[in-house]
Amino acid sequence: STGTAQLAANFYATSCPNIQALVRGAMREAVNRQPRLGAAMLRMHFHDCFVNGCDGSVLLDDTASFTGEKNARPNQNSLIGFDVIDTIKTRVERACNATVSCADILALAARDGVALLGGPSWQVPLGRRDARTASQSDANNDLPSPFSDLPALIAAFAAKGLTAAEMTVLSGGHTIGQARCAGFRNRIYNETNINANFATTRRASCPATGGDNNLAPLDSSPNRFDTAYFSGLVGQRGLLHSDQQLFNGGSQDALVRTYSTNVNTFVRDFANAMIRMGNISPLTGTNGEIRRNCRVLN
Ligand code: HEM
Ligand SMILES: [Ca+2]
Repeated sequence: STGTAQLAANFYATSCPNIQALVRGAMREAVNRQPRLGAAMLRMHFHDCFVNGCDGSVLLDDTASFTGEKNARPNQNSLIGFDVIDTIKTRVERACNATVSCADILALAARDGVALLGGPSWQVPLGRRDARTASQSDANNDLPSPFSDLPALIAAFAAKGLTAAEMTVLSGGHTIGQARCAGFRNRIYNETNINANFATTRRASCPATGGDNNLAPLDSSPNRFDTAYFSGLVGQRGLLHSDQQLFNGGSQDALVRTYSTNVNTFVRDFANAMIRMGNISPLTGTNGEIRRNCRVLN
């Protein structure tokens, strides 16, 4: 069961006063080495929160006797950067052992990844604890599919207590990072609500057969947290089917247009929605545990 305690930005103020600087320093190194790692931490936090709450479940490795979420359909051969969390956790354990949860580290790393790529920053409410369980089937069921239409996307977020508008602004996370050919092949070969030049360009690195793991940027500036994702949607240059669903004559069109030309509105709404997403069913109080190694249960 989940506790009733609230998350609080100052949760580690006395128990681990350097936590913010430790995460930020390690994230700066990671993003300098490979900018995509900022995007990777954002996505990993989303995939953590949507599967039974923000509880570090996505970080657990599969073993002979334990099936976690890493090999669920949306995650396998797709999530990257688990080593970044390992590096941060090692440093944090050295500074304040058995104190800071993996779920909180991931929430901070996601925030810092966004900020380091030019996006907003925000105060991350803290005090999540780590799950003693994980569920591959819940990951398969609860994470939205890139082949979904707008009603299914809205429903997937509603199931987590998030509005359609929050779904749309959080999809703006696709202003950073990359996607694999297999996730957008059908769109670039068979869909009609797509800019013709964009489709041609994307087909060059995503053949009709083969090349499933070839990568393409989710917007025109994948290392920059900007409004290009939304202006791309307005120009029918959404990469995923699910992306273009946000601007296809439906209920989210007006909001997409607003974000496409108003970076301040986008980053403000994005930060607020990240706090809401980060608050999905946290374990608090004495529930769960503070995992010593984010990959394994204590
Ligand atoms: C609305 C429903 C969503 C769907 C269907 C979706 C789907 C996807 C897919 C298919 C990919 C590419 C994965 C691959 O090819 O390996 C991806 C990447 C990504 N997603 Fe989403 N996503 C959604 C929402 C979100 C949200 C809410 C966030 C964060 C707030 C997010 C952040 C990211 C990021 C940053 C990447 C790039 C990761 C990287 O480069 O490693 N996505 N998403
Ligand atoms: Ca961008």
